[in-house]
Amino acid sequence: MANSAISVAGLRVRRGGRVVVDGVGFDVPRGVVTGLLGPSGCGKTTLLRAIVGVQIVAGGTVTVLGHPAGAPPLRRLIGYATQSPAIYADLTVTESLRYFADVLRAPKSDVDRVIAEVGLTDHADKLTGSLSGGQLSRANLAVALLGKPELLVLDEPTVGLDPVLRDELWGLFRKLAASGVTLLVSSHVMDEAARCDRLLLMRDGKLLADDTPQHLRERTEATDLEQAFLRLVRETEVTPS
Ligand SMILES: Nc1ncnc2c1ncn2[C@@H]1O[C@H](COP(=O)(O)OP(=O)(O)OP(=O)(O)O)[C@@H](O)[C@H]1O
Repeated sequence: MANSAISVAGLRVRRGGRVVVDGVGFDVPRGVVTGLLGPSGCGKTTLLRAIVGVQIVAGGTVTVLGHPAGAPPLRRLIGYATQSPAIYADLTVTESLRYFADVLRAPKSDVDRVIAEVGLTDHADKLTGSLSGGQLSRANLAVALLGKPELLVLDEPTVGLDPVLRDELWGLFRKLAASGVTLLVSSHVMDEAARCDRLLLMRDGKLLADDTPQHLRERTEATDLEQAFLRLVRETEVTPS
């Protein structure tokens, strides 16, 4: 699709001597929230790594905002939050973000903006090492928001957060999408799937579905997305490709 934020075709990745992403292809439209859902170990992080250009791939193509994944112009267009926060425990939230803003050449004024966006203004002067798990994941997300990237790739950003914070973060994702940002968000919690505009469902390195939540429910005649996922799994088991 010419206007896609991300185009993946025939992607294969080997890790630890085995194929962990196996012939995956899809397009991610711009300005919407796409959820990447699937059980632990199915290949979500590996696929996200291929999209941000830090994963050696065995085959296929990954095009991001019109460039091959990993191309230098993409560095300032993509915000990537990894699953394990990569911020320094002995700096405060503000100091950490100032540091990353410098590295990313984002404007200094971004620091206060992103801290407010993730709801950490009251904790801005705390050492990141003394933050709770949920506060730390929000600080990690704040790094990805520096420089106003066009594409946000977020690896399980809500893991370990209580329902209220999860809800607030999804509110932020929706706000960002409404302002034109494209979000690709991974999760292994099916109840988050319903919050996405589109879903990519993965299992064992393969893509089971690329659809809207509503259409997925309709075509599997399922009452919820967890059931839809299970029905898709059974379909693939009955008709092996
Ligand atoms: N550094 C590595 N070396 C070898 N194999 C790896 C490595 N990292 C991941 N794998 C394997 O690749 C497969 C896909 O892992 P990946 O982390 O992409 O899954 P995931 O869906 O993101 O899982 P989770 O939801 O638990 O984060 C798994 O079988 C995993 O064991």
